[in-house]
Amino acid sequence: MNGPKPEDYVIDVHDLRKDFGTLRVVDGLSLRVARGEICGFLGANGSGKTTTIRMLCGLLVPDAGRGTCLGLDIIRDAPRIRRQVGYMTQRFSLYEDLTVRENLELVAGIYELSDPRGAVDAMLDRMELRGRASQLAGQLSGGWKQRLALTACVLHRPALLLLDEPTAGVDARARRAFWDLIHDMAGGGLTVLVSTHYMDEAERCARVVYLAGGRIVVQGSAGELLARVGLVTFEGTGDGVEDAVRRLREAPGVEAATVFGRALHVAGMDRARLEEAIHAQGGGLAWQEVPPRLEDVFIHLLGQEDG
Ligand SMILES: Nc1ncnc2c1ncn2[C@@H]1O[C@H](COP(=O)(O)OP(=O)(O)OP(=O)(O)O)[C@@H](O)[C@H]1O
Repeated sequence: MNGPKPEDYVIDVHDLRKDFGTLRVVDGLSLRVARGEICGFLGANGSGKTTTIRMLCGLLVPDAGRGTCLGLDIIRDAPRIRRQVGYMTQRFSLYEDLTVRENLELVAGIYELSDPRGAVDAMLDRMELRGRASQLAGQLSGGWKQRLALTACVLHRPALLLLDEPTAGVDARARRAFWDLIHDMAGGGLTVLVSTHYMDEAERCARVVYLAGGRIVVQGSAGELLARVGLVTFEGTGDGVEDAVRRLREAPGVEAATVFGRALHVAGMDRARLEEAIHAQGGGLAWQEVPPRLEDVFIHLLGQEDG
């Protein structure tokens, strides 16, 4: 099978750079996202995710670099891009004192949709919001607010969705429902770039791009990242997990020691030193090697930035 052709890339940008004063926030970032792909954008706080997303949707002008979004030039055609993408910011930006329907009709008006009422009706059904159409937005729970915000940004049927931590602070069930919707829409050809700090969400992306210091340091599917980083992980179970985690955190060769429920995960790059550390700390835990979790990999990558 042939790979995507250049015209199949909904996002195709090269060497993007952005400085704020003396701070280089995005530093030579190149990214291609194919039509219908769900691409996860990960990285520590301040690694440049929001800034990149804002350059992609025509809200910020890069200091250097070039590229296209939806086939439009990110610098020259920024106003057209702004009208054609769906962009959901970290903050709820709708009117709390308007109803769900009023908010959506307002957005439909801004996009000058030819049949605003029809578009809102169709989307209320599609997003299962009809039952809440007359409720004030400010009275919705966090999960429903996110759903309303997502509805508002897909009302004009964009071909590209840029979502900046869309589910921050939302419970697991609402997040799952939100992601089911995203997958549904991607199945219909919508392309999605979504920043997140949640590992379960990263696992639902076809590809994960990990940023540090405004650069992409690693990218691939969750499985590829696990293989590429080459982390070794052991799991200890039994009594004394809390004591063991304290001892192991300080031990040489241990990059991360994390308790997951009643099990202790210890991860590192050097198998021999890791085994030595586990052996040296004694205790009554039963140890076995386990496949690393994506979370282990990201903790490892975050640790590298600190070091
Ligand atoms: N308008 C601005 N003026 C000055 N500095 C800014 C501006 N916008 C962002 N920054 C700085 O740029 C850096 C990158 O910010 P950005 O919001 O892109 O990161 P992020 O990866 O989205 O972080 P988070 O995960 O916390 O949302 C931060 O240090 C931030 O303080």
